[in-house]
Amino acid sequence: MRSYTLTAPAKINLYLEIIGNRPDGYHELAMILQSIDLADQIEVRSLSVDTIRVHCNHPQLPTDKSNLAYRAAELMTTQFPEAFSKYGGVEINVKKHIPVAAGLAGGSTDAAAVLVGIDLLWKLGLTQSELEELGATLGSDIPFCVAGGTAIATGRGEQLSPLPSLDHIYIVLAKYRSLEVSTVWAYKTYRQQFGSSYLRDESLAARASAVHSGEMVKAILKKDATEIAQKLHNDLERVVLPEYPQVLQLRELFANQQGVLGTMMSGSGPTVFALTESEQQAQAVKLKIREAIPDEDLELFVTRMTTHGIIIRNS
Ligand SMILES: C[C@@](CO)(OP(=O)(O)O)[C@H](O)COP(=O)(O)OP(=O)(O)OC[C@H]1O[C@@H](n2ccc(N)nc2=O)[C@H](O)[C@@H]1O
Ligand SMILES: Nc1ncnc2c1ncn2[C@@H]1O[C@H](COP(=O)(O)OP(=O)(O)O)[C@@H](O)[C@H]1O
Repeated sequence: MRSYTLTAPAKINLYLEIIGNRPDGYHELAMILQSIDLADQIEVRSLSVDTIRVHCNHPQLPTDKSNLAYRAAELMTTQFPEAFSKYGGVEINVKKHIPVAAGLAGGSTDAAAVLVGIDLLWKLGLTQSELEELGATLGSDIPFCVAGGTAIATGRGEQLSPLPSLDHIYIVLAKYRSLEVSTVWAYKTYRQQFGSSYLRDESLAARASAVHSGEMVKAILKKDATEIAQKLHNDLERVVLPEYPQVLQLRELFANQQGVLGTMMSGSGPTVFALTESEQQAQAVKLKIREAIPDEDLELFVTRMTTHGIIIRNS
């Protein structure tokens, strides 16, 4: 096969708890991650020359080594040099639909799709856990993007335990185009402001977390949308909301809409999402938000939870 087209879904964080600092500078997390139907499209194609080329329809995104899709391809060339010399280089086309630097793992899911695509192009036959392990070397959220669905993520976010999939809950997403929040800044600021309140004893910390995220797990096992919405949690809101009043405003606006079961910022933001029972309710909420904020800089999407990670569309 000379080319593959893949669908790469975004994620939201239904739960994000920061347990403590890690010696490697990262943070120990307890998260529940959820794939959503909003997705980028990635095409990977064999090249006759030994090079990596990335094309992207998003004018602000680089196509060099700083693009995560490029870095994923480069990782494959260093991990599998024999296949690289046998099959040649790779051309990657990234069609962005997921807002950039939004807390929706857009770059991570593109990278996951490139790993899956090159595995197919080069007939490597890697298992899902091998692909997840490769992904973890590039970014903490990439293993989840490979797996998709609904999962508990611990460690720095790369250790996954799958949960029964959800797909019946609708979502409204809101993000200001011009607003970006740096993930590094969010974690660093959290550490500076709340670091001293971390639980010191690691086993205690793990137990305390299990109690809190456990409530969300119970709600997910029941597939109860109302209960899931009540248990939404994100520690990073504690630093992002006070610094970004527009995000706080969206959060409050969503909370006051009829039909909204619950609302939360996703990841390090600035996207805010709201959960609803039906598509009709989600569309009505989107309309109300648009009426309240006619600013074209505000992007609004209606989407839903989905059960899958990377999908291979054609070859
Ligand atoms: C906040 C979250 C929540 O899902 O998502 P996004 O908002 O990026 O979507 C993730 O933890 C982001 O994951 P990802 O974007 O893959 O992070 P990485 O590339 O591994 O790390 C970027 C930076 O975030 C910080 N970081 C990340 C993960 C972690 N457990 N502790 C950290 O302190 C570190 O400063 C690191 O240098
Ligand atoms: N393929 C890509 N898609 C989106 N962002 C990318 C990509 N490659 C690199 N980036 C960079 O990664 C950073 C984080 O973007 P993104 O992955 O969309 O957000 P987040 O980590 O908040 O979920 C941005 O600064 C962006 O420039």
